[in-house]
Amino acid sequence: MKVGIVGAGMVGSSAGYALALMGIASEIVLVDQNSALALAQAEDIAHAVPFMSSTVVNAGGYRDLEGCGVVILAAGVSQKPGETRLELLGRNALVFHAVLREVLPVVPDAIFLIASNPVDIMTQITTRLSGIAPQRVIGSGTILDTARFRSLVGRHLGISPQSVHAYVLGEHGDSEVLAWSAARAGSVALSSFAAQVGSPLTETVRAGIDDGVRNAAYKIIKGKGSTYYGIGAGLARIVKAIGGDQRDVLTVSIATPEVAGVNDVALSIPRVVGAGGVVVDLFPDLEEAEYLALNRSASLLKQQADAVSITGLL
Ligand SMILES: NC(=O)C1=CN([C@@H]2O[C@H](COP(=O)(O)OP(=O)(O)OC[C@H]3O[C@@H](n4cnc5c(N)ncnc54)[C@H](O)[C@@H]3O)[C@@H](O)[C@H]2O)C=CC1
Ligand SMILES: CC(=O)C(=O)O
Repeated sequence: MKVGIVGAGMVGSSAGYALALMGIASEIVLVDQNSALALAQAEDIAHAVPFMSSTVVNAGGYRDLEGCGVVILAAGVSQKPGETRLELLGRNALVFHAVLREVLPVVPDAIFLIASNPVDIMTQITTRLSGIAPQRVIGSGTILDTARFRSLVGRHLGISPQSVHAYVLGEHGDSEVLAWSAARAGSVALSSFAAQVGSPLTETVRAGIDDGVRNAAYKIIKGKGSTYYGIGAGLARIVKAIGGDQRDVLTVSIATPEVAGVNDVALSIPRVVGAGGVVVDLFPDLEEAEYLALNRSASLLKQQADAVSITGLL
């Protein structure tokens, strides 16, 4: 499958690198308003290909996106130390208005995969501006937070993150919800598994993991300016599910008719992802406190998305 990436900065190039190493895309096209950057990133990634795969990697203009099955949107500004994702909204909404005007006429039938923050609201905006079916406008949502959650739980229990089945729901951001009650290790309830291996999940341990997941981006941005390897791999994972029609259960964000009592909101719940984009939505059983937290997260996102007044693309 040919994959386009608009925004060849740290996130876009990391996604391109992951896609090329994993051999998921037959061809990658990187597009950026800084065409010299797109060209340099494409050349650098292409030089990794002979070691791992046969992906063809090029830089190009918007017209070169023709034929893409998936287009990743990673253009825009990223957080400065201490800045929240929501504070990027005004600037990135304008970037998306400009980008979608160019991209949509070239690839009206592609699946759009949104990375730019605040990713849930950018997903809602893209759905509104494009008129494309919500199932085909997918935000990376909490795929990265879920990976962070699984990584920290796995580390605590002394097992691989792939053996931890746990999800982060809601906003990819400060109001996200770690669904502890639905979490499993193997097929065993998390608290039971933890007791059996002698590593109980005390309140203190849970609070430490919650902090590690919720504040990971702030800590990494303080240390090195931005985050990109994790989301690069996450984006490649979503493209793999689409390209291979894998029907993987992933926490991704799409505009959804109703979640936790809130109507028409884009946020993450587990969803089945395949060739058509999101194929099925899954609503996990939650404890009351988790349900209420998801309701608060959904309400916040809805309020922010409804306040965006960009129109006039179509
Ligand atoms: N969804 C997630 O889990 C994550 C999302 N992000 C978000 O991804 C976005 C990109 O982050 P980085 O790659 O670190 O930023 P970056 O600054 O390295 O790259 C952004 C690129 O967008 C390009 N760009 C800006 N306006 C454009 C336009 N109108 N047309 C074409 N290209 C344009 C810039 O030239 C730049 O190369 C940010 O919004 C960031 O917050 C970052 C990490 C994780
Ligand atoms: C920056 C960002 O959204 C993240 O690393 O989670």
